[in-house]
Amino acid sequence: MNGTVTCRGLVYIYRLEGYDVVALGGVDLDIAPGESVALLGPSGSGKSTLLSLLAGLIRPAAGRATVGETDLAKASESDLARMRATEVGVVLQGAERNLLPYLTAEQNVRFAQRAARSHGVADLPAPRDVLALVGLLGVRGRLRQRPHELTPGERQRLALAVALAHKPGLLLADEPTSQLDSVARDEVIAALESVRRAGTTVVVVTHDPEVGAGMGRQVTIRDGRVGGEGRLGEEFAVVGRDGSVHLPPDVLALLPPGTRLRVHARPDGTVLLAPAHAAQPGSAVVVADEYEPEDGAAAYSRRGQIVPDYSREVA
Ligand SMILES: Nc1ncnc2c1ncn2[C@@H]1O[C@H](COP(=O)(O)OP(=O)(O)OP(=O)(O)O)[C@@H](O)[C@H]1O
Repeated sequence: MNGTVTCRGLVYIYRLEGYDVVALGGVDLDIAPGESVALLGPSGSGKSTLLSLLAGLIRPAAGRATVGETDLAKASESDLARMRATEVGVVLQGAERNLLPYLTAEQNVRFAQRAARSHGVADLPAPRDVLALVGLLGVRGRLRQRPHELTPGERQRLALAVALAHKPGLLLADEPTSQLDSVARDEVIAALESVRRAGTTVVVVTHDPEVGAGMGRQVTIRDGRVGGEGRLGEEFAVVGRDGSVHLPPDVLALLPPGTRLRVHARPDGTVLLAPAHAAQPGSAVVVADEYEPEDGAAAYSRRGQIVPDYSREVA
């Protein structure tokens, strides 16, 4: 088990006839072993592409990405096959795509262990233990049933069990709760939390804010880059390697694309973004960090808030 993920300036381009689509335009991301991370963001922002890269299913066009010890740009095809068989578990979107329909639940997990065995992994978990981890053991004889006999939520948890059959350090799941009702979704969230507690790093692509909230970190992908990050209920913008920052939508409404900004680093560690056209007392400014003036004047207050600019008065 390792489960570390490192991305530096990661780029991916879909080459189509006549034109290219830059799906990832420089992703910088570090994920530590045992973390659970939700990849959120608008449709088409690059979440699934990032997941496919981490799974070694496609290759970076530029930049670096490592999963555990494997350098995804440099690894051979057989290195990537070994990584998937031993270190990474992948759940594709749509539970059925991960399952063999003619095998029972237990047989599906057992079958999934073959690849790891052929790569020399000896200490594989008992299929029943894997099914217990995702909450499928002891549910009305589910072990002997085939995928179509399970409920949609159970089928999705079986897909998780299949991905976990070789006890990978990293679990990658694409939309594991799509088309589930809220009860089944909560069971999947609970299963993912059990997996994380058992020591596996969990990375989930999701549109569902409830799933996002169930993960320790929420990383928002926008336009093929990391646009922001949530931790412990607080939202942060993330500075890119080129110095760019995705402004949150409420700030962007005040500072539309093309706005000229004066950027001032302040001695107290805060940063002031003042629009060139409106840097007068009483105009809008963005305060990037907490600042309470010593004289107690209500000026730059809580993190990320847009407040009136009293800077001249304070000065
Ligand atoms: N096979 C493909 N061929 C060409 N372009 C693709 C392909 N897959 C994705 N893209 C494009 O790459 C960009 C990123 O797509 P991706 O599927 O990674 O986004 P996403 O955030 O996962 O979207 P969604 O939430 O809708 O699944 C989009 O512009 C998409 O149209």
